[in-house]
Amino acid sequence: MSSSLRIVLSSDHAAINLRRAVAAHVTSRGHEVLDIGPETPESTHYPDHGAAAARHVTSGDCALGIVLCGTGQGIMMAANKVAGIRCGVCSDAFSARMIRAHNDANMLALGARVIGDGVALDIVDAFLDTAFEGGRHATRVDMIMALEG
Ligand SMILES: O=C(CO)[C@H](O)[C@H](O)COP(=O)(O)O
Repeated sequence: MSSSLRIVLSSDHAAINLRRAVAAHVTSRGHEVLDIGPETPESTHYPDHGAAAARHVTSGDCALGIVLCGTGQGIMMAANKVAGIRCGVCSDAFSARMIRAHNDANMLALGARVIGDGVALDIVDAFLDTAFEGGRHATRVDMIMALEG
């Protein structure tokens, strides 16, 4: 994916600084960022933020989403509860390429207490620069989505 995309970002309190770094990076790459916060560091609840970002993707308002919390795990779980979302947590660029190429992930989750900013931005680049390969992988992605009932 190299054309300009509209990408929704959200986080909980644990990942506000990394979310801002990701927003600046994604914008610098020519994409449009919809950053839905939160803006202040008070303790908050990642399920709300993961679901809100996911709904911007499933509505078609945004092509992709990036969500962040302390580990990335909780906000990934919340995003994946929204029908139509395929969100993976990545702590390395290879996994970020693979969730796009093989799993057609439409959201990426990052853990601000797990990885540093430099690794996170490499992961974001891998996610944004990789296209779904289709073929045998499309069969399997269809099987995942069929599990939603
Ligand atoms: O990583 C997370 C969820 O997976 C959260 O960011 C984490 O649980 C928040 O913890 P605390 O309220 O202690 O800051």
